[in-house]
Amino acid sequence: MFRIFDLDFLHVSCTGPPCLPFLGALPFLPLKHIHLAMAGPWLRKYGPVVGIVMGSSPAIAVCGPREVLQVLRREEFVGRPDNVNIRERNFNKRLGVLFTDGPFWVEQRHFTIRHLNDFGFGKKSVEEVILEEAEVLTSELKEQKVVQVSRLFSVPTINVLWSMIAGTRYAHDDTDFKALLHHLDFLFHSGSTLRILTSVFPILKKIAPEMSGHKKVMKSFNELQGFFRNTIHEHKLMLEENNPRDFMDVFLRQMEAESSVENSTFTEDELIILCMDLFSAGAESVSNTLSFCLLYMVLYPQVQEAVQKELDTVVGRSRKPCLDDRPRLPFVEATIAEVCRINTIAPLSLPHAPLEDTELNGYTVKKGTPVIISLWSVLHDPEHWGDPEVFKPERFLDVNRKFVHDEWLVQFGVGKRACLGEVLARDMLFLIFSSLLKELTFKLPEGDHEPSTEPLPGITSAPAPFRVEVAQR
Ligand code: HEM
Repeated sequence: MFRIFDLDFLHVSCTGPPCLPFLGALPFLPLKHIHLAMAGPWLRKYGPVVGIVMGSSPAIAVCGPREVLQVLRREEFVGRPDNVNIRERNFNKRLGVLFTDGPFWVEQRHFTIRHLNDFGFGKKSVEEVILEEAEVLTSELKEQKVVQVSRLFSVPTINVLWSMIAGTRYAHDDTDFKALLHHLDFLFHSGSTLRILTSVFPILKKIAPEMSGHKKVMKSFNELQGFFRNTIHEHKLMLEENNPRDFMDVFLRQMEAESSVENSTFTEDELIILCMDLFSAGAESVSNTLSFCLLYMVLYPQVQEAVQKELDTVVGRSRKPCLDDRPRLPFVEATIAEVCRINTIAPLSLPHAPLEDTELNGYTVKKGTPVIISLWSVLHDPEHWGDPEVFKPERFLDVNRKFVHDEWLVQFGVGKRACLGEVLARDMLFLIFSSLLKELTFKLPEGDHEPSTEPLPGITSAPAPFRVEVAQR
């Protein structure tokens, strides 16, 4: 065990994986699924709070479930780390909501939550927008016999977000839309791994901008920013005083109202980065969770049947499901909750950072030190769940078969930094999943291997590509 007590310049003082000059602990980190190492060998070997050195930068990994809940609830850990890589994405400033903190973040987060949860955009409610996307997808699936599930939910998810943010939906073959999908996809998959590499070794950006992928990553950021900037300019031309059509309109009106306020947080650059944040945090997470839902339906046909039976009894065949049905669909809720738990979409929260020097488990943690938090350890704690590796929606039902919320179901995080889109995400998961299952049954195509539940490595978990056979009910 390597102790880094004495390396005061690293601002950490706890135990963790060995640390080499220049490389830090990198050679000793697992190549994929670091959350599994955190909740297993690291927890056993180093304890619930672990020090890691990435290159020459220190970080803290919180691996023990109780410590995770404690850190997420503690006010002083509500900050985010600040570094050149993040600033490069954000016009070399601290902008948006994902990577900001302090009064700037409080103001922007409150504004965004208030207006994203505002069900009065334009003429349609959010519920209607989601149901429309679910209907388009259901009709498309009815036309097909066998479908490839990876990316199946990207279009409906992005369309819901885009409808709320910019008031429009896209046809699947729209060129702008395809470009948007391409850049989001790249940044989320290969782009995110490349960003970790260049954040640990920033020199690579200068000496090998092509090889390190830095140039390609920056190109995708620029394209996305350009796309959002163009849409904002179109909105400015159509802006009406008393008729906000979408989130962009509401933001632009606030920008106008604060045009003479010194240091107002409402600027065009902020709106662009906010859009990037909402897409980065919202699109993949919902779309991957829905893919996992289908995966578990084909692996557990008896669960699929029970979901459909409940939908038939409560919703019937003649109308669409709606949000008001939710309390009467406990098994549907329990199934979605169990998919979220077992295939934790964000095994690690976004990195937190203490706003001031503080202590954790007896260790000193300096202001600004990145704190990596394992949500996975809470969602898979054997003591709490008993059999965390078993897919069992019933664990969320009480003796009267009512849905019971479990405080350890923390897939959206906990505390002040918890997911900003939680309400919207829950609505999308519920409405899209129940709309599909009401109309269609999914099974493995004959001859296909049973797909694995092991997620592909990445910032968010995604299932490996698999196919389903679709049958109309
Ligand atoms: C199944 C879907 C989703 C899951 C599991 C999820 C999960 C999470 C988690 C774990 C965090 C980090 C919490 C932390 O740092 O402690 C987070 C943050 C965030 N999420 Fe989500 N999320 C989902 C959907 C969405 C959607 C649809 C949106 C956008 C509308 C969204 C927007 C955000 C934003 C902006 C943050 C950063 C909040 C902040 O730093 O203040 N998320 N989410």
